[in-house]
Amino acid sequence: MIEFDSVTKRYPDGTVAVDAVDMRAETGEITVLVGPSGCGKTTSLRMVNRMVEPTSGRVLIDGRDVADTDAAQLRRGIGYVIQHAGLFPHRTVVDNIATVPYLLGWSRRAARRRAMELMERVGLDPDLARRYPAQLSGGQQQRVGVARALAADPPIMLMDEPFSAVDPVVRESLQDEFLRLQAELDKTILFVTHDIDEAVKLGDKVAVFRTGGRLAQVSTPRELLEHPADEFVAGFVGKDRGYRALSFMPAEGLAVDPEPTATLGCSVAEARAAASDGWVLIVDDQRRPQGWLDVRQWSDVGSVAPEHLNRGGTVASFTGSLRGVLDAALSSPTGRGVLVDDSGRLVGTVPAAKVLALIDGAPPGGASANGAHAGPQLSPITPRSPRSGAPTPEDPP
Ligand SMILES: Nc1ncnc2c1ncn2[C@@H]1O[C@H](COP(=O)(O)OP(=O)(O)OP(=O)(O)O)[C@@H](O)[C@H]1O
Repeated sequence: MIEFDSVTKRYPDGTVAVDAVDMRAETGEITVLVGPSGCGKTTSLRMVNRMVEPTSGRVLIDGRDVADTDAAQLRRGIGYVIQHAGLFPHRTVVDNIATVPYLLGWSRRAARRRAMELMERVGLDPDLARRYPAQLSGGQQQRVGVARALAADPPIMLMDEPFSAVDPVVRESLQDEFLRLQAELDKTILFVTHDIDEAVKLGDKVAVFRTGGRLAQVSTPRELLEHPADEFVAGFVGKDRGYRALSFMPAEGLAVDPEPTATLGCSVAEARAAASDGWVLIVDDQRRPQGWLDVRQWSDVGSVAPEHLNRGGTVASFTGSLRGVLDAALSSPTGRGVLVDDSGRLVGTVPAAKVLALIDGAPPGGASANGAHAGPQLSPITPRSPRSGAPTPEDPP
């Protein structure tokens, strides 16, 4: 565990970068420091590995003041990843990754073997090992940065805007891989970002800093979105936080409506008989949704073929979040979001209105204060735990 005990940093010019911060980062968790530019996130991070010394207060790792540990020794137990990866330009990828093992006196062979293992772990093609950083894409460079920080298997990782310099698509895949990696490695991670979406996606806990280096709130992402401590936090997490909070509510708690279906290849007459409001959901012989059929538009074709289907709209996973369900419902031509189980088979549908009612109304687990929306029973989603197959209306438990 990393603990900040009333930590203040005043730079020589008088700037108070961090002001009396008390905070804990639990072992094996990702704690994200987020806040507007200049609020003291980087300074806080650097006080953990003694690149910056506090003016007052203490930073403790597992109960021990970092000031009592030799700085070089301390840093060997702490991986450090920064924006633009901070790679050595004149060293190859494999030698960059092996930096700390070399410093620790590992043999060249053992260090390189470790580096090659890590390349695989972070999703880098081994053929890139002999390249120089300038010969890699931004996303590849960031992966090398992460691999380098992991090389000596440090229990702690400090990550300062590690994914900020890449485009949003690459960024998203780096975040996903990072979460997968952390599920295996269980490091204690302090992660700095200015992006609240990244913070709520990655953090087990999120620490929101305000200008002047003061801590505004530390809590789980869900708590932060649903119960911001004050106006500053509310403003920072954004007005659409109700919508964002859906990402942390499981779809599994939602009452799903059975949806009439017809099977691909059946006659249009059969499909029409099944349709409720001019539309019928077409499934394959495994009951996997294929698209919606507008029976009025295709009344004179013989049998239902893929080219007759409206394939617009996403399909939501029943083991995913309510945000996925809302996306599916809002993008469906019928306004009903299609839910599938882990094998892609139909569970049922949910109208957008049912999900939208949860945003302003019902808090998780019950009705709203004014009783206007009787929400379904919801419990916190556990985003990174393995999920079992879900029961379906057609296939009750
Ligand atoms: N070496 C320094 N000397 C004087 N002031 C500094 C120094 N380093 C940082 N600061 C100031 O301390 C404050 C906090 O800076 P810090 O880099 O910790 O913030 P940050 O939240 O990480 O910002 P950003 O997101 O812009 O990187 C800022 O006002 C900054 O200008």
